[in-house]
Amino acid sequence: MRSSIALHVDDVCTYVGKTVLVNNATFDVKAGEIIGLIGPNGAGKTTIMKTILGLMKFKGKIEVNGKNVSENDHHALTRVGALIEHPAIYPFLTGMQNLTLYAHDQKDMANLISELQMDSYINYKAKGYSLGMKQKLGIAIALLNQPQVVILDEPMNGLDIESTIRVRKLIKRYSDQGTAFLISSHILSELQKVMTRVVLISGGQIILNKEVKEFEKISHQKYHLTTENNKLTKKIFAAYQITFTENENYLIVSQNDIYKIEDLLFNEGVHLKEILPLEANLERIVVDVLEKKRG
Ligand SMILES: Nc1ncnc2c1ncn2[C@@H]1O[C@H](COP(=O)(O)OP(=O)(O)OP(=O)(O)O)[C@@H](O)[C@H]1O
Repeated sequence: MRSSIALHVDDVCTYVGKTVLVNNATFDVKAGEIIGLIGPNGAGKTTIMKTILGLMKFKGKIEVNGKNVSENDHHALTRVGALIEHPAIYPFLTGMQNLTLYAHDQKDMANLISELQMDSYINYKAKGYSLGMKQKLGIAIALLNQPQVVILDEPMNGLDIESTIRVRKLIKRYSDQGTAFLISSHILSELQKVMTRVVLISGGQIILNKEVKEFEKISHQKYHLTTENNKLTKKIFAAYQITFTENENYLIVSQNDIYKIEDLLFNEGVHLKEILPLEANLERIVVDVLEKKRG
């Protein structure tokens, strides 16, 4: 199950009229894999996702767990959760009513509400929600009913840092249970901490498809971290033997400790303001590939 192919995209070309928006896209997403679909604005990320969901005219082959997807046949998509562009939310229903429309299991729904910390507003009408609140509701809808494949288009849009961490943790937990993820972003560092493979797209073409491990073997990535209370953070690090160095307003920590640090600070109630790769090796490689392609 773990290494089985959940989503198979083979030589897919997407059209609008005679214009080709995606050209010969081929990639697989295995069960438990988290693919970061990265590319500049207008690269074709949303188009690929819509195509997989059978919402655009295409040539080639798309399979979910071995079953064919076509524009006219969406049966294969029964266990696919998705958040594309704006979340499909009914504004005059409450968040809870929106979730209830899709949920098969009350407990699963309640868990998602609590894990995404939506309890305080879930019974209000969605029309009053902020961008981040809507986004979290959209993510919850995509994760309902134990999906086998989840497709998220720019899921971190509008989310504050704590919500971003919560969403990343949820993604990690679902993937550990075998859910395959395809997540788009134009911000590489946002997905760097969670994705297992990078698929880079530019001008409608896939120009790189590589496991993140392969990049990390070459680099010993450091992260820079700012919290609302760096003094207390240093005490916590000392107590838990987390190695760090200090630099004016921020602390420098190792990538290997990131998950542990996020958990510790979260548990101790210290708010994280920023956590960013210091030496963005992967980013540098991506920029190089894009520049080479432009010639
Ligand atoms: N329905 C459509 N008709 C014509 N062109 C379209 C259509 N949908 C998308 N495009 C074009 O296809 C290209 C890819 O768009 P797409 O939305 O997939 O990019 P993206 O990578 O998701 O970008 P962003 O990061 O800005 O969201 C763009 O040049 C866009 O203008």
